[in-house]
Amino acid sequence: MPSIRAPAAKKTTTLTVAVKCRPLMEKERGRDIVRVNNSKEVVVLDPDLSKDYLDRIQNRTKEKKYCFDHAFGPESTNKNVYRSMSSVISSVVHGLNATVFAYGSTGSGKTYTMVGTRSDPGLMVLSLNTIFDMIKSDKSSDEFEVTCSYLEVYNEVIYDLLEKSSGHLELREDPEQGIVVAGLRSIKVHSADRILELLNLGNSRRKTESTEMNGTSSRSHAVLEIAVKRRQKNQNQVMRGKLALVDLAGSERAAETNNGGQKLRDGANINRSLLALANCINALGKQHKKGLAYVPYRNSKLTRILKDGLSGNSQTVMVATISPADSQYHHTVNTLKYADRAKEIKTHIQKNIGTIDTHMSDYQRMIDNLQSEVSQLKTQLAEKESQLSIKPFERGVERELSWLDGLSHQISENVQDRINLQKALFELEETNLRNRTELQHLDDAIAKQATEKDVVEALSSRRQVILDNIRDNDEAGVNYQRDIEENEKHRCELQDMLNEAINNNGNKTYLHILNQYKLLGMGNTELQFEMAMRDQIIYNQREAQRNLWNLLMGLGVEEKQVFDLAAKQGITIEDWSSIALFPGLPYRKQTPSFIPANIPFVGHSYSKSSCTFQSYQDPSSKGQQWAPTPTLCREEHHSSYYFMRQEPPAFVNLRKSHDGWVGGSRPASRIDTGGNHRRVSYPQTVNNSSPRMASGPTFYQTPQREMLLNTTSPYSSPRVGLINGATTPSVQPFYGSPRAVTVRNGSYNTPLAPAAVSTKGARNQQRVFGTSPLSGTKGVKNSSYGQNSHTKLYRGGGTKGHSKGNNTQRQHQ
Ligand SMILES: Nc1ncnc2c1ncn2[C@@H]1O[C@H](COP(=O)(O)OP(=O)(O)OP(=O)(O)O)[C@@H](O)[C@H]1O
Repeated sequence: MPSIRAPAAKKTTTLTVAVKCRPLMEKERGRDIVRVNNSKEVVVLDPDLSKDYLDRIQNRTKEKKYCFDHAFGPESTNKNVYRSMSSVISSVVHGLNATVFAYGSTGSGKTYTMVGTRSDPGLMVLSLNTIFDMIKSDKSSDEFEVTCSYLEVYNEVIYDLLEKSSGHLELREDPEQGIVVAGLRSIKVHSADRILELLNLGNSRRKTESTEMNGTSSRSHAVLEIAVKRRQKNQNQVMRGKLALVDLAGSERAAETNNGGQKLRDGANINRSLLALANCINALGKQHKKGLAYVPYRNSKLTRILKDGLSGNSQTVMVATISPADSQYHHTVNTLKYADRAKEIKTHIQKNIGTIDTHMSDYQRMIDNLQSEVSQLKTQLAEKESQLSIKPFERGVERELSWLDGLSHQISENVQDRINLQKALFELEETNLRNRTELQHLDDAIAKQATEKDVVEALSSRRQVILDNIRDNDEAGVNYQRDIEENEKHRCELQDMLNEAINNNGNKTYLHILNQYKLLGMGNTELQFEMAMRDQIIYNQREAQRNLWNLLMGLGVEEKQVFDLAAKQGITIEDWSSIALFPGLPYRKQTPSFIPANIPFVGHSYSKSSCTFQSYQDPSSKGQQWAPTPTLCREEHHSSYYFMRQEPPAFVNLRKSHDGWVGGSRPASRIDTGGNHRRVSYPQTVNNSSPRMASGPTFYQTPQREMLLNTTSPYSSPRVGLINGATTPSVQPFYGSPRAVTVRNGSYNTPLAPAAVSTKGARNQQRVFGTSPLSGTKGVKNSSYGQNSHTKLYRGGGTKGHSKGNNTQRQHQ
């Protein structure tokens, strides 16, 4: 694939919002309450005729007035609407991305606007004609390639509208391309007519229903994507433009549509995803005022698909469709309210230009060929399968298999949902982290400018905005936590069903389940890979921080000076000694050459992510040496790691009390940093052995490699253990949290025992490969911690620790 390089300039632009009011239909028999003035202004009259002039001037009517980039009345054709956005469409041929989506309540005319009729072709058709006309009339020697895909999101499941019997498709995040739909068919086309053929084919497969509000109501959101690749031979360049044309399903009120059963459920799903879209529009709309408001893209597939169009690299047009009928007043005002907010949304456009690398383009050709071969083989396989007659005695098994297919689909959805929720939580934490940093700077600035009243006022109002943001985000975080708990509960139920199926059935079924595990494991491993990447970034930043420390110390700066100065500037300096040793973050150097002596053993940064550290005494080392041989685990819902050990260990449980560190058994009295030692004093409850942190994990030197190794395992499950340099992937079929990868690396070769970690207890699970690290714990004093208790050393949040579930966990306050 040609490598896309970022062009020099990015242009920030706002969403273009056009409103289109459809004609009043005969059957509506109502009053027309919408007026469009000057092609920009939309007035919605109060549907209550009894309100008089006095009411109006005293502002007692429900009349509303809005102004948009473009407004079209009932007499306007789709061509009129199209003209207002044709320049956006034509830019696709020059390597820019564009998105056009129609938004409005059911029956307001979205499909009419996007698809249209023979006599009044819609925006999809008109856009295609423009693109092909431009290609045809292009005088340069550039080569063009146009591909097209068409998908629908129905009940939160993505289907390929260009495939006869499309399976469920999943969304993937590609570092270069953003959100992509894995397995979506993309067809090369040479004329607008061919795309129209495909469009009609896709539309015939789209889910529609007749409802009280609309004879052919679309029950799904449809996205037609046209990709234009332009090879500029002279300049050895390739430009890639992309146009997404979206026809959303319409929001509806159950009472109005009179729907029941499946239609009612569809309606609820449609409303949910539209609400998610509305929430994104809200958040994005107020971002110019509120700075870093969190945008909940992950709440639905629709918003994830539209993410680029709403905030990324895309010129975007929203066509808000409304009905003029008085009965639709609330829907109309609601649509216009969101359209009004959408005017504030900013996107950042840039040309997608890449250089033609012959090597790469050869690979791309090969991939294309292979892909088309795979799709041919798939079709042949499907044909063969349908030709095979099913023997009567196999019918029962087939039924069972189809039940299991349903179950595995639910499992896959459950996993995907959890991944999304956890990612969303990450993003939320990150956003609030930045908000808190800004707050800190603002407080500092306010303190400095105390005498400048105007400045203080401005800063204070900004401060309030940030505080609001933090509160909103915290609330959203709580909701995500709740959703994750729900999801975990569902996971447990599915797990029970699956266990039962495994117990009751023969080989075939079992194999089938294993196959599903394989798929799930792949998805999970992918997520862990992403997380490892993220931690690698954190690691790099921390290493830079450490280098800076060394530099400062090398220059003879007193560390106290640095801390004092930082405190004055309102900068929180993370205790990097803890970075090096504990939070499980990667560290390549085992020998930091400097540890500020007065920094507490466990520092806390402003990150909310938590970290658990479990240390133990190696039985084979006869108490001489502490060899952590850490197992790196993720704790549920946090981007942190903790070290765990599978052997029955002598655990050290550390916690910070007011007067220092106390230990469950024997806390480290000396931490070996390989170089300078730092003494940490503990109360006398501690016995006299000197556990010593030896070398740390080397795993994170190459997190990518380790994770990739996981993916090669045929049943790469969430609980893959890699022993000693990741040469022996051990695998257990286990359906668990994506966060559960554990990697052993170090001096222990003890074979891993089967997992004995309960899968119950959503918030509390720390899935480890092997026996529970605390089972058979030796030498634990103060064992009120009990089974599964361990010390949590919070890297962040200060006193704002997260209390996590029922299992006893000691938290550093
Ligand atoms: N500009 C227009 N001119 C004439 N008829 C229109 C126009 N816009 C919409 N209609 C008619 O209104 C009805 C509803 O339109 P449409 O199906 O496009 O609504 P929708 O918003 O897509 O609804 P849903 O969300 O339920 O799919 C259709 O009968 C359509 O022909």
